[in-house]
Parts: sequence; C-alpha cells; structure tokens
Amino acid sequence: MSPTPPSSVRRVACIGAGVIGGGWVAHFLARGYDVTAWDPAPDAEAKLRRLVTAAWPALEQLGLAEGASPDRLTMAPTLAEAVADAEFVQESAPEKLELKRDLLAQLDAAAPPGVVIASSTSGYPMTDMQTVAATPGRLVVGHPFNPPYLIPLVEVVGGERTDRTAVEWAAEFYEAAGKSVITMDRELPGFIANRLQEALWREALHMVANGEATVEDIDTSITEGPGLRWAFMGPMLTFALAGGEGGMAHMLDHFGPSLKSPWTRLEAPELDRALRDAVVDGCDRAADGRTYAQLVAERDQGVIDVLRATGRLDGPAR
Ligand SMILES: NC(=O)C1=CN([C@@H]2O[C@H](COP(=O)(O)OP(=O)(O)OC[C@H]3O[C@@H](n4cnc5c(N)ncnc54)[C@H](O)[C@@H]3O)[C@@H](O)[C@H]2O)C=CC1
Ligand SMILES: C[N+](C)(C)CC(=O)CC(=O)[O-]
Repeated sequence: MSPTPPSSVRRVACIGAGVIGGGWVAHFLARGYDVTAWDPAPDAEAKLRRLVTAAWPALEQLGLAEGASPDRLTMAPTLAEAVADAEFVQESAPEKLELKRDLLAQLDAAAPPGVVIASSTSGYPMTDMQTVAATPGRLVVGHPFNPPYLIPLVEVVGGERTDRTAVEWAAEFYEAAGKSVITMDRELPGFIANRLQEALWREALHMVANGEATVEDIDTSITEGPGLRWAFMGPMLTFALAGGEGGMAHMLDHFGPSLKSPWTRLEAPELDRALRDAVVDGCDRAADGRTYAQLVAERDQGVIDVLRATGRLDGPAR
C-alpha cells in the first residue's frame, strides 16, 4: 500500500494543529520524526509552537528518541506543500463531517500515491468521510486520546472502501511510533473507548441535569473510585475480581439481574447465555493464567502505585 515500510517512516504531515493535531506534532517530534504541519488559522504556528514547548518537559521525562527536537517542526504555507513529501498524514481538523469529507479528498489529491492518510475523528465512520476522495482505499481512522503525546491508545479502523492493507500499515506505523493500537475489523459508532466513555458521560449528564449529583461528586466518584483501578486493569477484569474466587461467572450470576434495575438510564442488553459466556471467557483470557490471588495482589499494588504517583499517599490530591 504505502511506498515506505511503517518502521522506516521519517517524515510525517499533521493537518490541523489544535489540541489534538498539536498533540500529535509533539508526539511525532519526540519520537524523532520530521514533522510538517498545516493549519489555516492565522495564529496557528504560534499556538502550535507554544503547545510543543509546554509538552516538551513531559516528553523529556518519558525519554526522547535520538535526534528528537522541536526544531524538526516545519510549518507549511499550504496544504499541498505540507503533504508533498510526507510518508504518513494525520488529519486533525474540526469534527464537522462535510469539512472532513472535503479535506480528506484534498489530502488524497495532494499526498504522494499510496501514502496512508489517517483521521483523528472521535466518532465519524470512515465510510461516511471517504465518499468524495478519488482513492479512498488509503483513508483510515486513527483515533487518539488527549493528549496524544502521553496517552498511548490509538484506535485504527477503515471504512467500507478502505484497503485492508492501509489499516494494517497504519496499525504497524503507530506501533513503530510508540503507540498502543487497537485495530478494529468493523466500524462502530464512537469506536470502542469513546463508546464506553460516552455511556459514562451520558449518565453523568443525566445526574447533573436532575440534580442527583454535582460535577464534583461525579469527578470524585471516578478519581477516588473506579478510576484508580482502571489505570492498570480494565473494567472487565476488575469486575471479575468482584466475583471473588468465583470470578466473572459468579459476578454475572450474582449481579447480572440488577442490570435491569433503574440505576442506569440506558437500555441494558439481554444477558443471555452466549453473552455471559463470552464475557467469562474474555476475562479468563485476560487473566492469562494468573490466579485470583495474583490478580488481587497486582490490583492492590497498582492502586498503591497510582496513589503514590499522583501524590495522594501523604495527603490530599494536588
Ligand atoms: N479534543 C479531544 O479531546 C479529541 C479530539 N479528537 C478529534 O481530533 C480532531 C480535532 O479536534 P481538536 O484538536 O480537539 O480541535 P481544535 O479545535 O482544537 O483544533 C482544530 C484545528 O483545525 C484547524 N482547522 C480548521 N479548519 C481546518 C481545515 N479545513 N483544515 C485543516 N485544519 C483546519 C483549526 O484552525 C484548529 O487549529 C477532531 O476530529 C476531534 O474529534 C480526537 C480525540 C480527542
Ligand atoms: C471528547 N472526545 C470525545 C473528543 C474525547 C475523545 O475522542 C478521546 C479522549 O481523548 O478521551
């Protein structure tokens, strides 16, 4: 698909240099790439350079690639010049469907043949964005998390007209660039992580709107509660431990029926045998042979480490 092997890429173009585009620029610079950015806003370059300067101390702590430098950022005067010799293109323009459709078509027309173009969209399916591009096969979603220079996850998925090789190339490229990749084989609204985040977010908004909880209560409920576990153990394995020695099987048999009670405003899925077994099996795979006691010890040590890392072992959070 792309003429350059994923691990040999040296030149990246970032189109749109706001919160996420700027974060991508900082990430790629820290990983030692030459980055060319383009953004139509008149103050875009100044804002971008401020973002990179602010991010750099954190990136130094994480460890810079050899030769990495903010000086390897070039601001291009036009979109066409930004992508002219790019080996990968990351689009991070505003979340407006028509804008993305047109922009991706322009990028497709200007980028060298075969170069993969990824969109940072946080929700649009690529199928809906690739409709007017001449060669839609190279267009993929590469959904990051804010800030892309610190949060490892990228969700990669193609649209109906994306070549499978472009999806595979993008996943390999992001891995080579130091990201943690989930490759999806189908388009889901909100991908995976945003679908989960949006469910939480929707409930939070219901609670605030109805005066059931304050914004502070909601944030505290996560930072002092499940969020401490989620930093290192996902919600599935965490709840498998809620079933004690009986694991996820006991957890589902015990608490499954309460999915139907009114503590959620969302429609609950039918917890049929197939779903139950799929969740139990997934948890068994995630445990990867670790015993209940080992997982408990891992979780507990992780919570202590997170508390120490966030300065809460010796007093209130900063
Ligand atoms: N903010 C977030 O937490 C996350 C956002 N995203 C996605 O990243 C993309 C960008 O979002 P943000 O960075 O938050 O927005 P932003 O508003 O901070 O930045 C958007 C940038 O795009 C520029 N722009 C406007 N028109 C453009 C065009 N035609 N071509 C290129 N650039 C253009 C703007 O000048 C601005 O600098 C969206 O698709 C969004 O869904 C993805 C993950 C997280
Ligand atoms: C708010 N958001 C939907 C744009 C967030 C994301 O897409 C991912 C993130 O950074 O949490």
